[in-house]
Amino acid sequence: MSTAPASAPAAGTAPDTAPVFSVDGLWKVFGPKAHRVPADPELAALSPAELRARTGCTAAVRDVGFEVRKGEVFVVMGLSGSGKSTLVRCLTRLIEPTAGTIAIDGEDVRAMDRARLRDLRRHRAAMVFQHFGLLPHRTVLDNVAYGLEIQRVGRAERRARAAEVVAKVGLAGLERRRPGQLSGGQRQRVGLARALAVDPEVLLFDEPFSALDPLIRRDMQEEVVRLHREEGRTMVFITHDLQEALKLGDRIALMRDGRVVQLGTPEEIVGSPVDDYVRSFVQDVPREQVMTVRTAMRPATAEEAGHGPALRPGATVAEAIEAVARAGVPARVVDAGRCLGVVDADALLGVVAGTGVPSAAGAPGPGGADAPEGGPAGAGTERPREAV
Ligand SMILES: Nc1ncnc2c1ncn2[C@@H]1O[C@H](COP(=O)(O)OP(=O)(O)OP(=O)(O)O)[C@@H](O)[C@H]1O
Repeated sequence: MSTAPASAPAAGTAPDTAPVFSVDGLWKVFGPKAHRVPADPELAALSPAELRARTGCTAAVRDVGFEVRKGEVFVVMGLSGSGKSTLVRCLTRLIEPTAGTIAIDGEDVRAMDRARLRDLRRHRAAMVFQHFGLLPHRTVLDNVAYGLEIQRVGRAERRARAAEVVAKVGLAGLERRRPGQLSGGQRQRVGLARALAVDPEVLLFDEPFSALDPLIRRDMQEEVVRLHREEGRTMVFITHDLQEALKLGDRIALMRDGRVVQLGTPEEIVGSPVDDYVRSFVQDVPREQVMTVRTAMRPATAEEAGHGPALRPGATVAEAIEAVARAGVPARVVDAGRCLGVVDADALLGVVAGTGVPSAAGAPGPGGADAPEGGPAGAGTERPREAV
């Protein structure tokens, strides 16, 4: 997400860090003799309906592979029944996978014994559920401290740590309330604080905000963006909401019938859908708010490289349209003082219309060699999620 440094890799390439989770050839089949399904190519190739008719089995996750990189927000998105929850529960074996490999920091999750699994779920990959299961007779502070209590952290230390996290999620002053005295959004924050208190390496969110009304939901999304920006914690986030996925995700795995049909950045999914299913999924997304100027960029002429408004490479097409409309000349895309290329009105319109950019889309131009940055913008490469 937005912790990317100024020299962030181009859209589509994952940051060059070690994976936290590595998943390969993962299957989860529910039903009788589930193991034979991944093992038998003929059964494995059946459609969900055929498989059910032939075997009575449901393949909730089918031959899925991906990596979750350290510090990224990895979103698992798909319609109801596509396999999102099953997939994420398999990561910590809350659901036992049928076949495939899962590693966390290189350690084989499927080989873990009970004690190691407990440690995994408590310390390394904590789950934040939609219904947080807060303890009604405990105060906010004690609910947040609960996870630490299970870990046998001493009372003084856990209360101090809980108070710190309660403040971090914006609940300072409400420590002594009980869950029944809180709004839905505040309860959600207590649940989030409880997961954060144990300081896990990865937070796994299972549709945590889907029951909230839209305004509170947006608040909570911004809370997650803020927490991520401040802490850089790795997050896996399940949602069926495309807007939420685009807003929060560094990368999105789009699931259909147990398979990951496309895995990519929001820009890749919106800009280059792999098939008609993905295309129809994203067709109503305002492209200019997701696509960045990299998509519309062409080489700058020597003259263009020297003047015009400056934009950072992560600026959205919407921002570029405003800059170009104000200035009346193409805008320069500038990174660390270097002009990478320019975007003009035609190219920006092409992105909005979805007709593509006729010339040199995304190609850094030769005219961009070391031209000085003279414009007012250019700071940072954050993609403004708020715009989505
Ligand atoms: N315990 C189970 N036994 C049999 N089938 C199951 C079981 N759990 C899930 N399934 C099936 O597996 C498929 C994937 O379910 P899953 O809950 O992972 O989907 P999801 O994308 O998370 O859906 P939702 O958004 O509705 O939660 C569905 O067809 C579901 O009916």
